[in-house]
Amino acid sequence: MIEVEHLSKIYGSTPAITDVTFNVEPGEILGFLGPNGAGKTTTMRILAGYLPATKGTAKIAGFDVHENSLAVRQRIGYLPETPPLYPDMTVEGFLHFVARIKGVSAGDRNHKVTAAIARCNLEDKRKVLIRKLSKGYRQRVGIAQAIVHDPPAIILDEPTVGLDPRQIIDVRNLIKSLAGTHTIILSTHILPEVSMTCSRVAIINRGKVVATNTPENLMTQLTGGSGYELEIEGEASLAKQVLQNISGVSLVESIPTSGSHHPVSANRAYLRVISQPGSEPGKDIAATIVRAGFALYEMRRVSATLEDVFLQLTTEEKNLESIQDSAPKEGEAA
Ligand SMILES: Nc1ncnc2c1ncn2[C@@H]1O[C@H](COP(=O)(O)OP(=O)(O)OP(=O)(O)O)[C@@H](O)[C@H]1O
Repeated sequence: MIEVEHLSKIYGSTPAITDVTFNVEPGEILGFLGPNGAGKTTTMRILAGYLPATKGTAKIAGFDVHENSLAVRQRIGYLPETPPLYPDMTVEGFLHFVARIKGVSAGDRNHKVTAAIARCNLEDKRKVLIRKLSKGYRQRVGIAQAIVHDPPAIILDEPTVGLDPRQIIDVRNLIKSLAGTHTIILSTHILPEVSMTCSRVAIINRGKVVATNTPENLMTQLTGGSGYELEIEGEASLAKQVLQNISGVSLVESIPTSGSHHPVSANRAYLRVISQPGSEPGKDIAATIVRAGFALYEMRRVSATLEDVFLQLTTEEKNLESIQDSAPKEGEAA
């Protein structure tokens, strides 16, 4: 449904994205995950036909975004980071207006606007001026304007930024309810958003896609699915240096103690160690930490999280070819 091949964009002399390639299958929600400045908005704007690429192609439902921009705009709904709302219109008036400029026929408009309002739970706000709405409701109106012409593909750029926790849950549920009947790309820098909402994830870092897979496969293939949590006595930064040098260890991070189940004890450090795929460095971790003079109070195996994967991919230079496009097929073991 969405095919992106070797897409690059250079602003002046600054490359924003380089050789970005990925596909989104019909009915799927793809999370486009990356830190600030990674190139998410640039990619989304190219896909929505708002920005020309420097190189490469992108197609929506078989139409090239550059060569057939009109056909593409009819087939996508786009929610930019800041939704383009008219504050002095009512919710209903605005959606009628958008439906008209998206080419929905006069006879179909009432029905499509009513359907978008129902889908986004906006019935109570139908006649309310947009400027009187809360941020969460405005975001729903932003999503309603993206889906009012019932496009097969939807592009959402950071749809939950600035919302409170209740509104975030509502908007995520709304997005999930659109999957199946729509193909969705959701750009975000928020990890839990991806694991809660998306069936597949493309991770972008410094303008390049560094991994594409299901969240589960990314965790398994990059980390072997395992890690260790350690409670030690001593300086965390020194322990991290020692652990990082052990063969088979790919990531060492401190576990924040405030708000977690770890009690804060004087001179205690809590660390998380993630192993490379297929390696079992547990014995070496215990021996090395004790040999280096730290007291080891606890060591236990834990599963790797998507956050571990993200940190590995966005903080280290690695050869990641082995995990690209290597999702096990349906029915295969991960
Ligand atoms: N109009 C522009 N002119 C020059 N450079 C730009 C322009 N827009 C973006 N950039 C640069 O391109 C790179 C990618 O930016 P982009 O906004 O696509 O990233 P992003 O992943 O969406 O980040 P954020 O989450 O912070 O919005 C950044 O280095 C940014 O500074």
